Amino acid sequence: MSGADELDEAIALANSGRARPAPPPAPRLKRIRRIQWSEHSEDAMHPDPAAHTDDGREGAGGTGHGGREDDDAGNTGAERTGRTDPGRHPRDPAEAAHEHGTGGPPRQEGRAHRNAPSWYEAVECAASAATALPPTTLPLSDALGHTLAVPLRALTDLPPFDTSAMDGWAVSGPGPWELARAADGGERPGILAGDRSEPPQLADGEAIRIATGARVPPGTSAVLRREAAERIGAVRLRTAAPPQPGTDIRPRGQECREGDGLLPPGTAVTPAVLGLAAAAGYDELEVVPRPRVEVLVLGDELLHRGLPRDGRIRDALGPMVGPWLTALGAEVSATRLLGDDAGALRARLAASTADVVVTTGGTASGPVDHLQPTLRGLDAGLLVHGVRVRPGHPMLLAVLERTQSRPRRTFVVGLPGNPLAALSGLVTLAAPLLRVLAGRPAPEVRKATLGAEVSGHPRDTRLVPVRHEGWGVRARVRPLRYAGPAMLRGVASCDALAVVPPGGAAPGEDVPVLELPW
Ligand SMILES: Nc1nc2c(c(=O)[nH]1)N[C@H]1C(S)=C(S)[C@@H](COP(=O)(O)OP(=O)(O)OC[C@H]3O[C@@H](n4cnc5c(N)ncnc54)[C@H](O)[C@@H]3O)O[C@H]1N2
Ligand code: MOO
Repeated sequence: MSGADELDEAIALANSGRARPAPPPAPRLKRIRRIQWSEHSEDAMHPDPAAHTDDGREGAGGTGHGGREDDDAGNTGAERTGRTDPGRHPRDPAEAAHEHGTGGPPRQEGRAHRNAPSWYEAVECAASAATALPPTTLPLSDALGHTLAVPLRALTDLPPFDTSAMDGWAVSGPGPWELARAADGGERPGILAGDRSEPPQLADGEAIRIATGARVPPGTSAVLRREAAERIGAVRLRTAAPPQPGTDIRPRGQECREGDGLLPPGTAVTPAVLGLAAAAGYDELEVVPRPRVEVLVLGDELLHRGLPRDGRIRDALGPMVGPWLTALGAEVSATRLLGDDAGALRARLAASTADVVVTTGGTASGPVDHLQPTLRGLDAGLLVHGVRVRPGHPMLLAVLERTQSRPRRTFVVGLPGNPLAALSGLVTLAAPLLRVLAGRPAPEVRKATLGAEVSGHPRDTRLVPVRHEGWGVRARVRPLRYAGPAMLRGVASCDALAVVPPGGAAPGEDVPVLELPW
């Protein structure tokens, strides 16, 4: 069922006074079971130890699909082995990186990574880990960006009275017309929008001046536009084209009747929803609030000002992740820079009362990757660690249970440190989790036609930055260059991520695309 059909159905149900049926239960997934820390293995994060040489490059090259997606851009199998794949002429190292799948034999993978959830399972797992936050009532002025917790029902008819749609004359009968008279015999003053006094009864053959938005007097058969009316002397009016009955009158209840369902629960409160709610008589709305999110940026190598120097780089995730989360519907309370300080990480996680803590970096098992041991030390429930997706496979989802000082559960989303891997973690784990916490339904998955071949990982899904192109009715997307996991140029110009199945996708093939909300 399309989104539009669902909305129609939901509104029809709301109008019928019946409750919306509960959505079908999500399929039970084995991954929603918590991972026992005792069964958790570094293997999940190190899917292919053999493929990493100690200088960080890929292992032996080879033919066919099977290259890594997770190594540094520029190190394609073809470049490293001195081969080029006939029919492929990468334009630059970054494009070559994008074409990773051209080199390397199928690799042995760690058992734990093979057992890691697929990308789709990880999305489902994140969505089924949470339930909507408790609703709250907010004044209209504070409700933007939250989600309707209950159907928006009209508190009044709209329009609330028969309304003139034009500036001109309220007329009764086919015309010509006499101008309505005041008690003193002069022309009666016209009716303005917002006039508090009841408009006078119009007799057959009478006309009275009226403004757009004014209440139409009883007895009016039509509104004659000012530009179509011709005065005959001081007291009469005629027209060359007599209006049909009802012309330019907006009848009471034309848009809705009091009690009609206007929008279903789960609707995001946009500026237009605020306008509709105000028109329909609301001063406040019952909403599911935006989930409160705290961002913790990990890594001693990060500089926050100036040029990269002395082996250190600028923090690219601190400036991005908060705004990305805001665009995904979160209320970001703070972005904190913690370095690689295990004690500070533990203290922040233990003290946080946010609905979600999003960390960047430190998801793997390097010497200063403190996230896993810290979560373990805090007795967090581990829901996902390792997903069969490239980039971003070390992403993590955990939950810290309620305590005396923590009124609700806090979810922890661990984004890998490479920027594109972090985006992958955001769309895979953070976005579905935030949607469910915010009381929003699953988005409609759209497909688009690939404008070029995208090589695949042998077993994992790839998320590939793409840009929509052309004006055709069919959505068509072009894979972007500079899309290596550690790169930002492709991400900065993409408007969606293509979900490329294991094995890759050919030009002209339709693949699901995740539209990005920025
Ligand atoms: N032995 C293995 N090592 C790694 C594997 C593996 O399978 N075996 N996977 C690699 C992949 S893929 C990724 S992704 C990273 C994930 O590691 P972490 O999440 O622990 O991230 P870090 O090690 O902290 O950083 C990775 C990379 O990203 C840079 N980074 C981190 N934070 C930022 C930031 N805020 N702004 C810009 N860049 C950032 C960091 O300097 C590193 O270069 O693990 C690989 N290793
Ligand atoms: O390539 Mo890593 O998978 O950047 O996440």
